[in-house]
Amino acid sequence: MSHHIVELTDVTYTYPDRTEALRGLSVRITHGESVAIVGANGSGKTTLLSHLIGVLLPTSGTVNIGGYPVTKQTLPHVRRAVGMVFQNSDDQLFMPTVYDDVAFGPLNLGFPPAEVDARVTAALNTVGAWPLKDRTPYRLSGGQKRAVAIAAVIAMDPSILVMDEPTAGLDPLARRQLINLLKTFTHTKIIATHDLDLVLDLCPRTVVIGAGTVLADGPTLDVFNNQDLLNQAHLEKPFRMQGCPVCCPS
Ligand SMILES: Nc1ncnc2c1ncn2[C@@H]1O[C@H](COP(=O)(O)OP(=O)(O)OP(=O)(O)O)[C@@H](O)[C@H]1O
Repeated sequence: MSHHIVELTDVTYTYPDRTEALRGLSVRITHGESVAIVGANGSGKTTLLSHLIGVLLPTSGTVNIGGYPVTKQTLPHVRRAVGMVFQNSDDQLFMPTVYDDVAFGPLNLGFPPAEVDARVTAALNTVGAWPLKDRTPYRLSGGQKRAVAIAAVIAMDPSILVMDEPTAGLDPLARRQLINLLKTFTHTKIIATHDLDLVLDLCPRTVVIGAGTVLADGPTLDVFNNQDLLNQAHLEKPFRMQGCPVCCPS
């Protein structure tokens, strides 16, 4: 059996309108890795993430999570193993209170009330959102919503955390707090983002995708030092690697 917790092999996905979003894409991820998925708008990042939670099934090729192929039959297993934090937290939070939102997943998994309560308390404390437990999610700030969405996911104790643009719309302080929080998580992390400074902080490995295929897959620093590759993928070197225009002009 493969030791990879996530294995996409030659995955092709064509939307019903015939847009070919993924074209023969293969990626293997080992337990505990933090991997960034980067690429231009429309390169296929969200389509790829949707395959990891079984929202989309490949047109051809295979997706394996924890050794199981993702199919309609294995979806309950896949949804326990993979926690997805969506780009827009409003897509994820829909209950009257923060507490109820975080309890929703564990209740659905069938845990007894005491276990649900313990999970909600632990998850909200982990993200620093316990004081918000009685608030209405849709009235929270963007940073607070993102923290609650993450709590809702970790309350289900997934082994894999998948995130789509986790820092989008956050102010610098909220962004820094989120990065510091994610650094403490030992889950396997797969993060699709345009925030390459976040990638430098969190992901030793980066997969670059373009037009639905893997353009590069390797150590993050190697990827970010390859200017031709960055140009090809419409990416800009992270701010911290650009050098100071005053003392290091090109
Ligand atoms: N529901 C859909 N129906 C048809 N085509 C779609 C659909 N969703 C996405 N696409 C197309 O699939 C391709 C990949 O889109 P995807 O959203 O996966 O890219 P992305 O890398 O996540 O982009 P972004 O960085 O802008 O979020 C694009 O050509 C897009 O227009």
